[in-house]
Amino acid sequence: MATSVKVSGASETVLAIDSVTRAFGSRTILNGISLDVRKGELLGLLGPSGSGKTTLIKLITGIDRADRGDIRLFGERMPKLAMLNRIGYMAQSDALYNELSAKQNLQFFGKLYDLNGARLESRIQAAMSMVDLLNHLDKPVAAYSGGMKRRLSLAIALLHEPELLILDEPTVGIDPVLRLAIWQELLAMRDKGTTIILTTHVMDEADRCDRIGLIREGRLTAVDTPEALKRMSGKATIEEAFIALGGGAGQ
Ligand SMILES: Nc1ncnc2c1ncn2[C@@H]1O[C@H](COP(=O)(O)OP(=O)(O)OP(=O)(O)O)[C@@H](O)[C@H]1O
Repeated sequence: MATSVKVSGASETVLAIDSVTRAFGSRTILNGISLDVRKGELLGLLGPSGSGKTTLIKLITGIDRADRGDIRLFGERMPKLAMLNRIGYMAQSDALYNELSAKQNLQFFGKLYDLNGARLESRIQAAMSMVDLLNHLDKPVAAYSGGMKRRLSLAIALLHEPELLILDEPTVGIDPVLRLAIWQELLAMRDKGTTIILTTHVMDEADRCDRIGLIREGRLTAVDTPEALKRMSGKATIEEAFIALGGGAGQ
């Protein structure tokens, strides 16, 4: 099975990952990952727990550095601090100030991205509307539920209208109705040209991605459209295709 899939076509390449390897101690966590992502593409990373999805995302954002191989974001070799303004990153665990209100959190992160005044205010309204938290702007984050914190983290990632959104399990703990609404917003952003990379364990979410990258034990075992993955595996659903293509239980 192919360990890398290169995308051809006229669209601009936003992210180019070439033969990336990352080890922690004697354990190789990512092994020879190559992948290109185009502008306006929604790519889902799917893999068992511990397969290396978050590790790969940290390399893409520049939080961590590959041992071997090359990652280029907007043509620049990562890690590079100046790229941060162009990325919106939502980590798996929420990085929020609990003692501050949601609005104060948004103002703090907005200022890091050089948002101020009326522009900051209108972006706060738009991002909090998207995650249905407008009525909870002044509440301290300590009084938020787990799902509300996820939604606030998503609003923060969207705040500065980044060209590339990187979301690590964005809909965990979010109820199905709001999850659907958030997906509609993500697809609308994608349609306007935002590139989105997300990890998920939810199969119907994977099915909505333009392409899915299947990760198994640190290797990219397949990258293709949901339809092609189903066809390739001879299975009717992404869940079955995922298992057939080597995505069974991890650690
Ligand atoms: N800083 C680190 N030091 C040592 N081991 C690490 C470190 N970060 C990750 N690992 C290990 O790398 C492996 C892959 O972890 P990673 O978080 O990338 O998996 P994942 O696919 O995102 O899993 P999940 O779906 O459960 O979030 C795990 O075995 C993890 O324990």
